[in-house]
Amino acid sequence: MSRTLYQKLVDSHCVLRLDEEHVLLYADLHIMNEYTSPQAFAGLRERGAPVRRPWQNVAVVDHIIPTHPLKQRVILDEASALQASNLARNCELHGIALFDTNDPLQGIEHVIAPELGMIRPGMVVLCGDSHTTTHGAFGALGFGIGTSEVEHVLATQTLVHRVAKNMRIRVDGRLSVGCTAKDQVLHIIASIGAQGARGYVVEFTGEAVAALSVEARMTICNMAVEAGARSALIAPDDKTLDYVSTRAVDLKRHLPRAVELWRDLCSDPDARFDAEHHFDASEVSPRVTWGTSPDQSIRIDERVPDPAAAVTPQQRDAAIRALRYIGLEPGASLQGLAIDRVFIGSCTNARIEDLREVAKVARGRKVDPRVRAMVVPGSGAVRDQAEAEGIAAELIAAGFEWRQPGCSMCLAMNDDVLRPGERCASTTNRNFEGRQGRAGRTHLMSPAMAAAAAVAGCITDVRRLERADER
Ligand SMILES: CC(C)[C@H](C(=O)O)[C@@H](O)C(=O)O
Ligand code: SF4
Repeated sequence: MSRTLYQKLVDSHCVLRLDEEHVLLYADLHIMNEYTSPQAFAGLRERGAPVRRPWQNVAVVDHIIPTHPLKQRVILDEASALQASNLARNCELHGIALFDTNDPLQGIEHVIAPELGMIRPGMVVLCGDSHTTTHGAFGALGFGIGTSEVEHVLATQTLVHRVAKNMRIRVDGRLSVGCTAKDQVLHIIASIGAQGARGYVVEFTGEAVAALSVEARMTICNMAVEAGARSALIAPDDKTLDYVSTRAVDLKRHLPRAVELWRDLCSDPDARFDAEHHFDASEVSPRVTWGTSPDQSIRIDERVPDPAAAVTPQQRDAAIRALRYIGLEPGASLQGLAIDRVFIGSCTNARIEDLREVAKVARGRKVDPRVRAMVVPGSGAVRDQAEAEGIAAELIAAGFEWRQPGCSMCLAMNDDVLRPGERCASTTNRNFEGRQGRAGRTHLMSPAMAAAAAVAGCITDVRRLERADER
């Protein structure tokens, strides 16, 4: 029978079919952070259970870590310091590899796992964090799990998985100049809605997806969860195999055989999907969110929608509330809207290609003096590479703060927070009330658009700057 890529991955990892809807799924890799693992380890300790396969687990401190530029980082907040020291103690106790606070390779979990070659096509990857969908960019099935599931995975290296439905999102055509994977995914989420992929594993296909770099594909899969998707997938191709082969150095002599197997990882041509959507990349423009949900975005040349035009009363009320919070009127233009802060970071957009885009815009320009702009690389390796390429120096010369890696103001669990009322151009993935600080106002956009906002002092169309460059 024809199968989708998702079904193939479930089949190849199914330890036991539990009932009509559930399978016990084997996990090739389990990633942990300091935030969602403490209770799981405590539960294990209470039961006197060991970690089943410590070598298939890895941990990193990322959510609560300070990002100030000092080389040695000390976590001052007591509760956060305790989370980090607990993680270190638990990893030591159970023999689990840890990227601790001052490890040169520390970074955001979803950034370091792929860059260190831990993610390979065909894997099942679990992590107590919703953006584990990122790893779908490699044809690996990534699921965010809850703390009780983290405990179950530690004890058994398996997960009770409720089998999801299959959705295919096909994107043909070509992205135009100034438009990126971030704009593409914001466009898709705006169209299908923040719950549009709820209950589904989404496979992205089509020539526009094939044309994306592996890092850009990570941006797409990362944000699939913002449309409610359980997981996301992109079938591996030559680009994926190149990226993984150069990083998964431990595979050594098994690599040729692995590559052969990876090539077969795709949906059968006549596989059945429960839902399908089709997009044309040439219709994508730079996008910015106007509200407090990732599906509330518009093209930069559009006007903020009128809640009165909403389809359902719930949508209307949500739009009214969102506009009140964000401080905008229906019909307003986002272009020219003054901002206080710029945040370039997160597992969505803090890899080297993202920083290159930022540098391209910032080069020869200055951050507007009214704006505080921070660049938080996704990992120590990204930071080092950006320094080696001269990007860091360019950004510093332009007036950006060049910081240490971590989640930072993506969710404001460290000192990097918006003050009440501050408006921020952000390359992150969530814009709900208070996400970047109490009463802070977040506008999600691409790295290039955020860089353009930094130099303009207001939300602007990056293509205008690019056109000015051409003159
Ligand atoms: C803290 C963590 C549980 C959370 C997630 O699951 O995604 C965070 O990473 C986020 O982005 O909101
Ligand atoms: S960078 Fe943001 S989205 Fe990614 S794991 Fe950290 S807090 Fe979550």
